[in-house]
Amino acid sequence: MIATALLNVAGISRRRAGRTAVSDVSFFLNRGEVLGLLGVNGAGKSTTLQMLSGALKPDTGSIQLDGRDFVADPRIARQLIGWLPENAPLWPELSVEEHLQAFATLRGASRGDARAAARRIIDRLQLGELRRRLAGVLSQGQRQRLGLACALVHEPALLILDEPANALDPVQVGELRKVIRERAAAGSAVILSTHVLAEVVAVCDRVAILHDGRLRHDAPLGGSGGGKALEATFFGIATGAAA
Ligand SMILES: Nc1ncnc2c1ncn2[C@@H]1O[C@H](COP(=O)(O)OP(=O)(O)OP(=O)(O)O)[C@@H](O)[C@H]1O
Repeated sequence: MIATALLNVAGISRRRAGRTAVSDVSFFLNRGEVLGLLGVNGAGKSTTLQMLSGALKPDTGSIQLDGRDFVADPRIARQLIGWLPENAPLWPELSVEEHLQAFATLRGASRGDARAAARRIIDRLQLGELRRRLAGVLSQGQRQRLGLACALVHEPALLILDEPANALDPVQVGELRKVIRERAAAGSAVILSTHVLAEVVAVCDRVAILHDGRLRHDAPLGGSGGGKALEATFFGIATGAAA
């Protein structure tokens, strides 16, 4: 275990519907680091992210965030974590701006600070034109951008993104990459779950691969040898060739 890491995950496991979804997963994440999380469908990525975001409790194992026991005190998640889940749940009758103010308030900001935080993230993610639009009438990609803004509004120490490029156009994918690198440069740690290997190569420092709920690979991207080598590692694990 690295004492200075922002996130220390030690042996977390979780069963779902009577089957093991995640088994004995351990890793750490430093401030300023972007970790790509890969795995085939059903590998356990979302279950892992749900445990790291505080939405789901591990059956066993521990999670320490900024030196604090996150499983025993899930309020830590509210302050320190920004989470974009798959299909971010939004309130159809609230506007983009109202969403962002509500999320900032939920994270502990005063009314004035929440308004300022909402304005900042609207500017940064170029959501100005959509500011007063209700979430219920947004396009899929616009909903995804709002979900990302909600995860970022309180400038979290740990940003967890589950398939963030879903439904985004190529311009917005480029913007997303910039925002991820900006957060890392500002000292946040980022976990990015994706099916797109090119996304990992473009923005991540490290890559972890889950298979059958187990962590089968965790290495710096440079050490993984870039795109071609990452592809070989991924397919080796996914097809059982690397067992
Ligand atoms: N709500 C749930 N209830 C019961 N089982 C679940 C639930 N969610 C996931 N599972 C099971 O847990 C295992 C891991 O699923 P998980 O969604 O974590 O995988 P994933 O790697 O995110 O997959 P995908 O790439 O398809 O999103 C699978 O066997 C899945 O069927």
